[in-house]
Amino acid sequence: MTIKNVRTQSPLVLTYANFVTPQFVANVVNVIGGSPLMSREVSEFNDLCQIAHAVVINIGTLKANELSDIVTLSKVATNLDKPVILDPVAVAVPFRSKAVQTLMREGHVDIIRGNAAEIAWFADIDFDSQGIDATGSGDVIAIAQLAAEKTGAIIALSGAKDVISDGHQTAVIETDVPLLSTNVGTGDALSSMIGAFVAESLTMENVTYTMATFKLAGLKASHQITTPGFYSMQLLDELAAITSEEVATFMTESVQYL
Ligand SMILES: Nc1ncnc2c1ncn2[C@@H]1O[C@H](COP(=O)(O)OP(=O)(O)O)[C@@H](O)[C@H]1O
Ligand SMILES: Cc1ncsc1CCOP(=O)(O)O
Ligand SMILES: [Mg+2]
Repeated sequence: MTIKNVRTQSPLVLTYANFVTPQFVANVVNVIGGSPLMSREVSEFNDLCQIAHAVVINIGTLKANELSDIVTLSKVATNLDKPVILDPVAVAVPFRSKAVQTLMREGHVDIIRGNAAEIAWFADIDFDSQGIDATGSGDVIAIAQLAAEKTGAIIALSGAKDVISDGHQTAVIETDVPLLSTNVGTGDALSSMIGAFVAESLTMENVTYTMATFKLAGLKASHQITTPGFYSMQLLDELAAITSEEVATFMTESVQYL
């Protein structure tokens, strides 16, 4: 849905957050017009999924004894027809790989948003990474398409080139804003922001729209601020101020459909 609709409907995005970035993630969902809520308590997942419009699972600081909780969360959400977005932080690290394999096998995920290295893991393609960061290079379009085919999920690959693919259709946004990668948590925030935009309908178009909106806000912020600290604040302000018309124009100029 468009920003206008997000602002009128204020969808509730339930995030199983990591303990590093939840404040920034909540603020991004909030300024864009959604309603953020974080929980890691399995006994309230049923109640929370009833009122949530989308559920985001971030494995950034997952512990072994929480794995069954995220599987449960994905199943409860899916049974209630709420879209589930996975942020597979540093998924190539073995504990995380096994956790995500279990989640995909025993639970359900509709959308996967990650950087190129994280998405390459789902495609079974080697891509250099250092922890949370993608450090290598590769054919990100082929990686996103293959990851979508292998997982059946909509893939949102982020980076200098964003690629969104459901395995049939692919959209590319190539707008370089290096400052966007200077803050820890921008990826996490983007994953939860996707939740707000797919609340009404789980489509590749809505995922593409979110990626374009975030990129445009990042681009506008980079015209105002050139240092990382204040940049993250400016990004929040740009997200709060961005209009449907601006996003529509940016999408016409910058989104390429393959
Ligand atoms: N070099 C870059 N140029 C433009 N945008 C970027 C760049 N690196 C990251 N981004 C943007 O930053 C946001 C977070 O993506 P990314 O840094 O890939 O995620 P993560 O923080 O999970 O690694 C996305 O909107 C992505 O498009
Ligand atoms: C540093 C760190 N460690 C575990 S999760 C996390 C944050 C990852 O945030 P992002 O992937 O959005 O940069
Ligand atoms: Mg990340």
